[in-house]
Amino acid sequence: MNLPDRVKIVEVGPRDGLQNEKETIPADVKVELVDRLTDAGFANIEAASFVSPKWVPQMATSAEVMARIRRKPGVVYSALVPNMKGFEAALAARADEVMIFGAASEAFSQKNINCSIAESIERFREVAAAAKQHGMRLRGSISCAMGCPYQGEVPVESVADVVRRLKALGCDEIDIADTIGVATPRQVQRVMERAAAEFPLERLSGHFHDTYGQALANIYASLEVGVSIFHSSVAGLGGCPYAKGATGNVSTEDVLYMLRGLGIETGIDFDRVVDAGQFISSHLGRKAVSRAGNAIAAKRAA
Ligand SMILES: CC(C)(COP(=O)([O-])OP(=O)([O-])OC[C@H]1O[C@@H](n2cnc3c(N)ncnc32)[C@H](O)[C@@H]1OP(=O)([O-])[O-])[C@@H](O)C(=O)NCCC(=O)NCCSC(=O)C[C@@](C)(O)CC(=O)[O-]
Repeated sequence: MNLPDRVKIVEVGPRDGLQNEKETIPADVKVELVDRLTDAGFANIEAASFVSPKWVPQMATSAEVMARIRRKPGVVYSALVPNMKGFEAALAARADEVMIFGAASEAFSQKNINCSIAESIERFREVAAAAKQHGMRLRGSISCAMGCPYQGEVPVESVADVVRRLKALGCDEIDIADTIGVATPRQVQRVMERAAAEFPLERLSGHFHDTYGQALANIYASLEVGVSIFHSSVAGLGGCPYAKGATGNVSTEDVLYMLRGLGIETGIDFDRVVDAGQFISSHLGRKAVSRAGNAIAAKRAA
């Protein structure tokens, strides 16, 4: 089977990864993390989230972080926005891309953004129009595309329906997210193929959490059907505040190690990502949740 020659990795650690941390992480540390990831060669870094600080307090420093990061021309620095208030903040912070985030599960939509799927699409309509007007990239994320912590199974047609609605809003890219990391490879292929019937495959991405240890297998399964954009989190940071028990995103170090072995180009410096993973893990006072990252660190120490 032919796999893509090149893959885009969207590094989501500074946003998806850190948003769930209980202790407030100083802006200095967040800025240094983003700068290290920029130096490692990522073309797209999710750096901020302009949501209600009452709902997700860890992201309250997003404007400061965006103001202080060292931007490299050509790199897309993304910000999550749930509504126009978030959009205005992202615009002021000079985000290159805004990310609207819906769900394929009604129950999760209510818990995460306090409205139904249909209501969320209505809120996003205004955000999408504003993003286009300001020449910003627009990304749409679909949480719980393969299982929901409240509803359980999620029909593939619910995913297809949200893909259609986000496409109609003009999304440049659509993320298919396994928020709670329950999916397995064949299921992933079915969902990706169904989504690709609604939206160009080359602009669909896979966003996998690793709760059940399936994320790398799910990425490989996605590569087999031609997906070439993946999200991952340095040091395996993360977990969703509205998906209790879900672990972080698949670790970037593990994904890069696998892709390198497969001969798939990413343009990213693996060693610098390992350094960034060790940096943030030492700040958080725990080991990275990355087999490859920790293996390289142990080898270096020896
Ligand atoms: C959507 C809302 C705001 C609705 O929350 P709400 O309470 O229904 O909204 P509201 O309009 O009634 O506003 C309530 C208060 O929040 C303020 N507010 C309102 N909007 C903003 C804003 N943008 N920025 C700052 N403040 C805001 C607003 O001004 C008001 O302040 P108050 O008058 O009480 O002082 C809320 O539910 C929220 O912020 N949710 C955030 C949820 C979140 O961030 N979840 C995690 C990210 S999703 C994720 O991680 C999954 C993903 C994408 O990675 C993919 C995957 O793995 O699934």
